Amino acid sequence: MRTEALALSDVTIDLRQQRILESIHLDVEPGSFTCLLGPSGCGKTTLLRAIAGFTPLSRGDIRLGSKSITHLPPEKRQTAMVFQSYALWPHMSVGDNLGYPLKLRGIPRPERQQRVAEILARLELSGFESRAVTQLSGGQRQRVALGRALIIDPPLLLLDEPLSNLDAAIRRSLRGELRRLQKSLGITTIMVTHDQEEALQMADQIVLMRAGEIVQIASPQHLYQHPADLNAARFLGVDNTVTGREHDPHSAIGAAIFGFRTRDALINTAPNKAALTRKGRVNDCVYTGDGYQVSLTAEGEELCATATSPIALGTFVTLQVPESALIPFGPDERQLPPLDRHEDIA
Ligand SMILES: Nc1ncnc2c1ncn2[C@@H]1O[C@H](COP(=O)(O)OP(=O)(O)OP(=O)(O)O)[C@@H](O)[C@H]1O
Repeated sequence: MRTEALALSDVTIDLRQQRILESIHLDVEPGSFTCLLGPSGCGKTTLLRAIAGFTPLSRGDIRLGSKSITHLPPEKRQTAMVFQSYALWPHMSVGDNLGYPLKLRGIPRPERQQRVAEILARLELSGFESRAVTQLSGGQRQRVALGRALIIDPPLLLLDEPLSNLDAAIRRSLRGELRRLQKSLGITTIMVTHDQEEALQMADQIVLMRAGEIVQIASPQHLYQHPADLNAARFLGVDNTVTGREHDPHSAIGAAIFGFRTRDALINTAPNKAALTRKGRVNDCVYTGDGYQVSLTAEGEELCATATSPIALGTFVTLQVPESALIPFGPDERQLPPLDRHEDIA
């Protein structure tokens, strides 16, 4: 399998006189898995289509390995794309669907058969060759679609929400399968998703997008712990914000706002001087399976926390969030650098 780096510089796209993507710069390491993540309409699919060659650039350059592919038509880029809707040919068998791209390239039947058998084995679909695609489950169809993309040995695999049509259990198992396959082939892969959990589980690097621009490029761990701004944090499940007060942790560096996740905010735990602490009255308490989610009003702010046992409405409680789970933001709603980097900005 060939594998190539991808580099986008100043990629800008206007469609119908509207700016859809603004000056996108992105480097993708050979053999890595990159997720384009962001809310609906932020331009993820447009960016993927631009890389595949279906949407022309208004400005900028796309390089695959050492070559610019900006002006190449899709079929000359040799990238392979898999869509949300499997786009298989319903009148063909699994084997014929897989072999079709090879047939188009004039590869003789014996070699085609061998490569189809190899890819079926990789996808754990051996024995399905003559099955009609209409007799496959959604997950199996998507594996065939993936196989059909990979059979031409492309240097770059582009995936447009490939798992979003599948039900939750299949989606979870296919995530792992797809990632293992990608790693074993070492193919440079870019996947569009609006599902943060999917991106966090699968990606080497996540490109967080908003309104046609890149907000942040980071590893899953970094993005989760250090989202660039409050809006990015909210997209990554930071569902609480409080105004910073004088004696809060991080206050020395001037945090105007703290963000934290409900699961990190605990009710009535042993006092911890290093934690952010708020006191308030319980408005609601619901069972979540893992415990109880408690809503409270604390010093005029609505907050959500976790408790191990039910708490009666109206009870006065103490909420604590350990310092390690706090995300500090400045007055401009941009994240303040992590504590271990304060000396860098002093
Ligand atoms: N052919 C087109 N002509 C004009 N505008 C378009 C065209 N295609 C997409 N857009 C607009 O570009 C913006 C980005 O669309 P795009 O499909 O890339 O977003 P997305 O992040 O992939 O969204 P989703 O997750 O909903 O698929 C949207 O505002 C969309 O309406």
